[in-house]
Amino acid sequence: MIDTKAIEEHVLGILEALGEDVTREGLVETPKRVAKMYAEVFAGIHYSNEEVAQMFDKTFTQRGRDLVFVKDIETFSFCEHHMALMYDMKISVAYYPQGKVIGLSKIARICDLVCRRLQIQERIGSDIAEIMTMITGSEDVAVLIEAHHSCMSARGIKKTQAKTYTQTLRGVFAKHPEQLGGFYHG
Ligand SMILES: Nc1nc2c(ncn2[C@@H]2O[C@H](COP(=O)(O)OP(=O)(O)OP(=O)(O)O)[C@@H](O)[C@H]2O)c(=O)[nH]1
Ligand SMILES: [Zn+2]
Repeated sequence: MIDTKAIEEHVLGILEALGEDVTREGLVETPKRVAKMYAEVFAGIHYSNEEVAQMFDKTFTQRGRDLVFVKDIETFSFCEHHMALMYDMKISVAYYPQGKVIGLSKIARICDLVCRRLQIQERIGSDIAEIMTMITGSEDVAVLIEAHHSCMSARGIKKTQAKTYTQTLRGVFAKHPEQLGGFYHG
């Protein structure tokens, strides 16, 4: 589990190092608030992909292999390089079932939990694809992500309009991304 006490102490240290008056009203409870926020936004750090797959393993028998595509699951994450927000993030997940389908809300739950880690956008895609394969048994999985990175917009190079698109294409989608039809960014 997250070490709340240690986070509070370190945040207090950062505020002091910033030259802040840590006794002023608005800051007195800030270390506690940040520790509570981190427990929420980093809740996925302590679960492996296998554990996430076990957590959301709710499937239904379904004959046929018709494409399933869940588009625009809105979420956010934090980049591991700057601990900065990835925002306006939309994740789309597609797969060809192999005799069973996963409950649709579980796909969104998987996306959210994977994003509750210190991440890079590319690995968010590969983690989700791996978990989808573990649960559905299907190798034919695609994860498309678009996001703004605050480490690119609010600091450094300051490109406020730049949006990053990543496509994790597995199985048939690697060979035939056109199977994603109008959803394909490329
Ligand atoms: N590939 C990838 N890179 C990312 C992601 N999030 C942040 N980065 C990049 O990680 C890199 C870290 O580079 P460094 O040179 O070590 O850090 P920096 O000096 O703060 O770099 P600048 O952002 O260029 O100022 C930066 O180029 C970020 O844009 C991500 O999701 N995927
Ligand atoms: Zn960053």
